[in-house]
Amino acid sequence: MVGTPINGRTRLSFGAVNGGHDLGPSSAPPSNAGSDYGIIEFTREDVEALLNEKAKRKDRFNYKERCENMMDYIKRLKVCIRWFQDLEISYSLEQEKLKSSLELAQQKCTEIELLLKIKEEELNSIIVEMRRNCTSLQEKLVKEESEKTAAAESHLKEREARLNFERSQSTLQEDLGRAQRELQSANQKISSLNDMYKRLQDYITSLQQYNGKLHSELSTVENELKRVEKEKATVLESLTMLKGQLTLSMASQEEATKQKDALASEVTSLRVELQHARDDRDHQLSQAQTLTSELEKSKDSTEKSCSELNKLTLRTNELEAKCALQDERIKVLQEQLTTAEEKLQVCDISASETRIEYEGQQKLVHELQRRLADAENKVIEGEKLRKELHNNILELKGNIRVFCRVRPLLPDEGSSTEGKIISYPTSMEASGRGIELTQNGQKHSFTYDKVFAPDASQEEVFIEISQLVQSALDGYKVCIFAYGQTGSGKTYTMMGRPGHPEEKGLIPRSLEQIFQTKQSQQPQGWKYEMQVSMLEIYNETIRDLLSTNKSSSEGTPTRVENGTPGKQYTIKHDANGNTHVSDLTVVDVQSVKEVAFLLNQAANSRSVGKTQMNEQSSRSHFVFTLRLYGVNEVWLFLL
Ligand SMILES: Nc1ncnc2c1ncn2[C@@H]1O[C@H](COP(=O)(O)OP(=O)(O)OP(=O)(O)O)[C@@H](O)[C@H]1O
Repeated sequence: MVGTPINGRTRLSFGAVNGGHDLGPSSAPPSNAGSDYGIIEFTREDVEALLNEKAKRKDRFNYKERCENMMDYIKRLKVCIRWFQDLEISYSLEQEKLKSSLELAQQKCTEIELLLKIKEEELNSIIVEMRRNCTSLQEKLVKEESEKTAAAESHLKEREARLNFERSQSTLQEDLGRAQRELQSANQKISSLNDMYKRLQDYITSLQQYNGKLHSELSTVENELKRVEKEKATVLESLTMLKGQLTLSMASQEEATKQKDALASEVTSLRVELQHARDDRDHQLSQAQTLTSELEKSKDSTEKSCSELNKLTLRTNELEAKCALQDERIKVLQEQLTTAEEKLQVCDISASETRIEYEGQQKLVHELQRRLADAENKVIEGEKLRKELHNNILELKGNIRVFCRVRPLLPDEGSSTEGKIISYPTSMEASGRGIELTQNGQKHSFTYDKVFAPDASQEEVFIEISQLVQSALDGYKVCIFAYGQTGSGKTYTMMGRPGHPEEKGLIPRSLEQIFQTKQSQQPQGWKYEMQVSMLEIYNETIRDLLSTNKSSSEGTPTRVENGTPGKQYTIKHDANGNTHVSDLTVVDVQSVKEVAFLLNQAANSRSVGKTQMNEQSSRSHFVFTLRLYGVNEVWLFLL
């Protein structure tokens, strides 16, 4: 067996070599160390010390002591391996736990992330909604405020207009009052003028009466004059005497005329005055009429202004009501805004809490990942150590080990042993390792790494081999071959008895172990690729047993140069110590079934014939090669 690094190539070969020689004794010690050490803790230094421990050689030829030392060493190694296996189990348990807790945490984290995302989306939608509301509210507010300011401005304008109007109304009222007062004074004047007119008319009437009286007096005077003239005539005679009387009468007449003229002029002046008074009255009346019309106009305009004022007051009241409503609406909107902001704050708080929780979970996940990485590193280290220890044990057991298996007598052989007696030593030292053959009274003793008695089962033989299979999985090259004379049981040991699954041989059992390990190590990141090739060496010639160009006939031993006629197979060794047979058919395999099928195919292709010792003798050397390519992607990632 040759060691190779991890993740490299490894090869497990099984061979069956025909030959007629027995093997000599082996130098490897027995491997039956017990667990006398109980539970002991090892440190890396202890393990290294144990591995580097050199055998104390007081007496080089004291094999017993050396053997005891070796046994003790093996015991300690076994304890160490058991400790290591426990450690490995605990590591893998811890790894499983950590993985499950990591998965849980990751699930939780994902759930929290999802929740957070949903919440964030909800919050974002709420925030967007709120913001939209807020903007619409602010827009509304701005609009309302602008409307309010416009309303206030219009209100102010209306108030100013009202004030102006009130002012103009008061001036108009003042004017009206003044006009009314003037009208009153004009009325008073008119009434006084009327009184004066009446008085003047009375005066005129009295003057006319007086004039009439004067006229009547004048007529009486004239009548008197006539009577006087008659008297003149009568009194002509008494003219002289009456002349004085006449002059007097004339003077009184002149005086009366004068009086009449004065009265006439007075009447004229009175008439002029009356005319003036009439004109004045007309003027006053026209003034009063204009004032009345103005008053009516101003009354109309006052009414109009009053109605406008009423309208404006109504409008103002409406606007004030609207303003009050808008104020209330603004208050409600502000309250809504405050509650929305409070909600937003609560949402922010819950979002920050969730974020803190998420960060905590992430920290936990990181911590778990770190611990997992630590554990995985420990597992890698442990795995390396286990491989080292395993290899050490195998080295201690012997890199080359030879087992002896005695097959039972076959039914057709009866009890004939041709004078040979096989016995097994009973001494502790050689127990299970020694065999004694007595022939013709001569005793021959042989020692092997292990001797399997005829009743040893295939399972028992495989237990010894399984450690080598593990080595192949660990990356070491392993070769197992059966050697013995014809009919000694090589094919039986390697392949088993066809149709008897409980008697299956080392090859199918090894393959089962390999595929089981492949399966069990898959969760730890191990990936194995397997390739199978099978050849037969018959009369120093190689035959490819998996070649599809088969030219050998089954059941008869034939001398065929190789699988394909004319094809020459050559054995090559590369720099890495790998051995290849050129042009050999190599088949990728995924399962035991596939290998079983190929084995069956190979078995049918083999050269088989009858020998004296074996009805179904193989007549050739059969080499089954399994190439394992193991890669741990997790380790590659970690390393
Ligand atoms: N341990 C065993 N128990 C029972 N039967 C056995 C055992 N070993 C061998 N046999 C039987 O002995 C016979 C011969 O064995 P086998 O064919 O394996 O020998 P061989 O070494 O392969 O012979 P050859 O070299 O001629 O091919 C077979 O019938 C096989 O079943």
